[in-house]
Amino acid sequence: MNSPSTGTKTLLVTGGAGFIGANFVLQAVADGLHVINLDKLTYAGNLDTLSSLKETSAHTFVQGDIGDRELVAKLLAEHRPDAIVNFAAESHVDRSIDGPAEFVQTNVVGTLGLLECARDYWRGLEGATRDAFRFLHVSTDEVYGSLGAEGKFTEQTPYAPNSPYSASKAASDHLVRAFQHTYGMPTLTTNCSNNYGPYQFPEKLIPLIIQKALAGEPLPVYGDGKNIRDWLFVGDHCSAISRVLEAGRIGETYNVGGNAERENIAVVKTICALLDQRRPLADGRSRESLITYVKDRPGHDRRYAIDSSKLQNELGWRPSQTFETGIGQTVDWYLANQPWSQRVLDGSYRMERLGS
Ligand SMILES: NC(=O)c1ccc[n+]([C@@H]2O[C@H](COP(=O)([O-])OP(=O)(O)OC[C@H]3O[C@@H](n4cnc5c(N)ncnc54)[C@H](O)[C@@H]3O)[C@@H](O)[C@H]2O)c1
Repeated sequence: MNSPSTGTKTLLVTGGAGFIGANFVLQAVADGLHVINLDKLTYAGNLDTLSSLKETSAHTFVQGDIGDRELVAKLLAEHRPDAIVNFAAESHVDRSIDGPAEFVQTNVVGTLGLLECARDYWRGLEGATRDAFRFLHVSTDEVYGSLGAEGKFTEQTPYAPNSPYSASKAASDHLVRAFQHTYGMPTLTTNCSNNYGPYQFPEKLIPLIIQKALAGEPLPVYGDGKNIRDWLFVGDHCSAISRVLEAGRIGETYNVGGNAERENIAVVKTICALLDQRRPLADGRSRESLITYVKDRPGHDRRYAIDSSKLQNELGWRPSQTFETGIGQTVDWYLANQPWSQRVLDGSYRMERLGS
């Protein structure tokens, strides 16, 4: 809640040690907000990412589960946040195929627990603080399923999730919607396309390919490589979330995307070319020669493309990066932060599995 002495706003951010959450927390603290960061620290959570915040009282890290109602209620009562931003989730499609239960546990049951605590906390607020409170749920465009060659996902596109991951996110989106309709809770939902940028766990396409290409290892590409994703630089996703939090209409959902559709194979070739320029392999091989097509992911969605005109027209948000500028910055960041990537990989999910 607005601190009476400073007027600083407080956010409860969940999953703020993960890829997008950490980028958001770093930006929020830089913008002068107080952040209470609740994260379970699964394999995907990493406090190294937040080490620059160690000395600041504007960031409080709490290790815990969004589904732990006692803990969440205590944090809400103690810190009196002005808003909750829910990033916490199991987020990797391949893992959801191997083990969907964890996805239902965190993304559905965990989100439900968080929503119930948030509802009870919001009900206890009064006056302007109650009016200003928001619960923002961060979700994905994967809830809409797969597109053919034409068209884009809009906020009206019916949900048709195809993987256990997207099904669990769809369920959580529906719960958020239901809490707004049933209890009048002031919720907002964002559905974003694929993100890339600093601090992404190297199991997802872009950091995985960068890591393997740097090491001169085979670069695994699913199927024929022609699956299309719509890419957004993580900083632009974070600015969209801030904008929706600030000015989004209660109960609405906003699609977030960068208008940057690329075939997976084109993304991989772009990374190869950038790394060949910036850090050629010692034996002179071109990195494109490392591309290896592997058996496709079961039920692999063919194409995602997102129409973010509602967010752009209503709230004036614009991405600051094109795919070309964003991917260049991302490659440079991974080149400059190799120890980070190595520490993240130590003792965690094996990259070998991901290439198979
Ligand atoms: N990565 C993308 O391209 C993308 C795109 C659109 C939407 N999203 C959504 O954005 C959110 C963040 O994605 P990400 O890529 O940063 O994920 P991530 O896997 O990098 O991070 C998830 C974080 O949540 C934490 N967490 C997991 N289970 C938890 C629990 N039960 N309680 C508390 N914390 C828990 C993890 O420790 C981790 O720090 C997710 O909700 C995801 O569905 C991601």
